[in-house]
Amino acid sequence: MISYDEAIKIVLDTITPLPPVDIPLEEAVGHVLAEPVKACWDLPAADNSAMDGFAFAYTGQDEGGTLTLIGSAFAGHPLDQPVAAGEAAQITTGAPLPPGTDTVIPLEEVEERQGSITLLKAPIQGQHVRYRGEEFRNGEELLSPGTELRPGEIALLASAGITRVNVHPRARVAILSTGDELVALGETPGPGQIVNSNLPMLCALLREIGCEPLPLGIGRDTPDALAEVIRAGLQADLLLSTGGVSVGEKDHMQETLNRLGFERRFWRARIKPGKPILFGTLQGKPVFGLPGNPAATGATFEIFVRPALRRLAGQGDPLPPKLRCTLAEKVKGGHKRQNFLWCRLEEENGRYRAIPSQRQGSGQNRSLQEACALLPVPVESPDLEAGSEVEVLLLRLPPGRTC
Ligand SMILES: Nc1nc2c(c(=O)[nH]1)N[C@H]1C(S)=C(S)[C@@H](COP(=O)(O)OP(=O)(O)OC[C@H]3O[C@@H](n4cnc5c(N)ncnc54)[C@H](O)[C@@H]3O)O[C@H]1N2
Ligand code: MOO
Repeated sequence: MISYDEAIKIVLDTITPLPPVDIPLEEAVGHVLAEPVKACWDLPAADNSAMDGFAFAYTGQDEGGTLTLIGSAFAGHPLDQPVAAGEAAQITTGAPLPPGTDTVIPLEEVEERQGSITLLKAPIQGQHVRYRGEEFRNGEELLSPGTELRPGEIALLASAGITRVNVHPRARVAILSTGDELVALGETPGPGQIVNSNLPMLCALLREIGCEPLPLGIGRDTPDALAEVIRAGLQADLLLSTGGVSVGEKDHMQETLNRLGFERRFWRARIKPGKPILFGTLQGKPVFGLPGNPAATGATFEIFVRPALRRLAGQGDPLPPKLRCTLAEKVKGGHKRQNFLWCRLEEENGRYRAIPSQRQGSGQNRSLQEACALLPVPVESPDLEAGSEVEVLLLRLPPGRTC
């Protein structure tokens, strides 16, 4: 059985970013650029004022000097009239400097009286001026491929006249829930039945990262029924299934995929939870067979599927970020599989404490409750002592701390 490190390497080596699409800038938040973006003009387009005040030509004026007011330059309403030495124009923040001026004195540093101003402080030449092109020049590369567009980047591109961007789309993900015992959310389970809780969990996980879930419904435990639903899933960019990947008599996922031409890359990894995970491609599309136990579905999504989706979306470093924190309780080592323990995170004096969930059972949804991190415990690791420093895989911020 392969290790997690070997398995995730296979996943990331198999998957390449989705072909780029051209989308409106306003819809691009969270997407990753597929090509460089260049400015369509200089910004600022002209020298302009950084303050509300008065613009004038610096000729060595000192405190107490006076200037005659000859007009006003407002943002959006420039003053075209030249300003001669000894004169000044009223100016507002963002208004272009009128011809002949090079310096601005703020309102608070003058006394205005009967069409002239007296300087209450000696100015410095060029003060409070924002120069043409000081933020960027026409044609300058502003962002390079691989950059994730966040609100700040969107604002930058908007200011540079960019209306559309070429980005990698976020994946559309087909979800197949397998199991004769499953009923859809909203139905009351009969004897031996349970609600398909993995589907809403996966939809929520996908929406959290901007991917589109395409639920395929519940595939019953026969190869024919499963094959039909799997075919429908090939319209998506990636196919996820839950359940039916272990060794039980009704575990038909792998056999059904094989019939359809599945190229298996691996089955089973030395991890807990999630050991029976299956990964490969079908007609070039990545397929993950996630184990059906809810905490195994959740964990394998976090450690395999999320990185795969980030790679499809063009993210350069698709693995979960690591956070150093203090372990709140002793954790036993010596396992044959690499354990991934669900943890809560609590902030204490600017540092996080990782508190392993009391329930780690793979069959329990409650293992995931309030979990924000997974603590990897390597194969045959010694016990991890309470108070020691550990590195967790950060999944999300604690509840109530999400911005
Ligand atoms: N003899 C062995 N049995 C099992 C092994 C093994 O190595 N040898 N591995 C165990 C491990 S580890 C896991 S994990 C599970 C995974 O099995 P499957 O992926 O085949 O999943 P199922 O058997 O279909 O279901 C397991 C469990 O999860 C519940 N389930 C399934 N789908 C959903 C869903 N959509 N929503 C909520 N709960 C779901 C299902 O009812 C079962 O209780 O196999 C072990 N067995
Ligand atoms: O992988 Mo299983 O999740 O250990 O129950």
